[in-house]
Amino acid sequence: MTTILQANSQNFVDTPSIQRLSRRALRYLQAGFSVHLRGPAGTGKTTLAVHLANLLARPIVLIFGDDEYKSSDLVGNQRGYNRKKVVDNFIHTVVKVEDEFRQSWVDARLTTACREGFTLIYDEFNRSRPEVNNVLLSVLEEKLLVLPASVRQQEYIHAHPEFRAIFTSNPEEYCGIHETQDALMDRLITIDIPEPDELTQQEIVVQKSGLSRPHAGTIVKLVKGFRDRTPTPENSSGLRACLIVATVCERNEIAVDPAHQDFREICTDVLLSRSKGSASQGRAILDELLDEAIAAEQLSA
Ligand SMILES: Nc1ncnc2c1ncn2[C@@H]1O[C@H](COP(=O)(O)OP(=O)(O)OP(=O)(O)O)[C@@H](O)[C@H]1O
Repeated sequence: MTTILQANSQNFVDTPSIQRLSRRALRYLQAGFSVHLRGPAGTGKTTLAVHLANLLARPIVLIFGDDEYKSSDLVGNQRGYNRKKVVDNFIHTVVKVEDEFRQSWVDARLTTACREGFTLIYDEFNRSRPEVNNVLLSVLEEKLLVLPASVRQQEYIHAHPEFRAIFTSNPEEYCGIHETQDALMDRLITIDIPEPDELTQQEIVVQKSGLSRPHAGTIVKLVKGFRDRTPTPENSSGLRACLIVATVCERNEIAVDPAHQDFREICTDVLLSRSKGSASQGRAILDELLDEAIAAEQLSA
């Protein structure tokens, strides 16, 4: 059974830079094309994909790319049995039993979305093997989904005119990621999603953690400063680190105060493991940043 989602955009943070990205993507989707949101981890690709799907005002079907997937996980499969048993006892001394087993076809999520005109979000599609995703080529170009030969009822289905697909992916250097096939990329409009700007990160932190805007701003600046001064992995964003620090402080009622020991410890625990440099170097840089933040606060007081 396919779970159909209905998105709720209430908690979506829509700053000018996100609005610009949404407008770009929506333009292509409304013209009938599928879009591909590509970028480092934690830049908000999945959240934006759900928001776009919500703007299309169609039910959403979500697939997460998986190395173990087979085409049948996207399209569907013969499953289970329809069992029909007829017991004919018309002449009481004779019992005639007819037993028939029949497998029945069960649509998987891609087929459901094509048939019903839903919006398919294929999150991290390049975690699935390229040959598994080949079934998408005719769907995106000819709007035809080819079903396996074993399905007698239909060989293919025409994609519903409102069917759209939104893909997300992490860069290819990521572990567990397959190279994207040119044929598929050629059918998609790829939009690179950069690390959200400071204002966007601050607003997301406020929205998701419940912290005040100035406190969210302090955390975002600190994380950005740390990432700028230490060797951090290129293919990641600082947004998740900001959200973790903010949520931990808010839930434990710890003041977002660079002079406060608990706050300094949380920053150390969350940020040091995210740096590619040595722990001692990371610790020294973080202390420097926290002390700079204290000095700036004293100056503005
Ligand atoms: N516009 C937004 N409004 C509210 N929350 C957001 C927004 N963008 C991102 N977030 C939050 O930031 C976090 C990271 O976002 P998301 O999971 O969408 O990133 P991603 O790029 O898909 O990451 P990954 O590549 O690791 O899957 C999530 O907690 C998400 O709720």
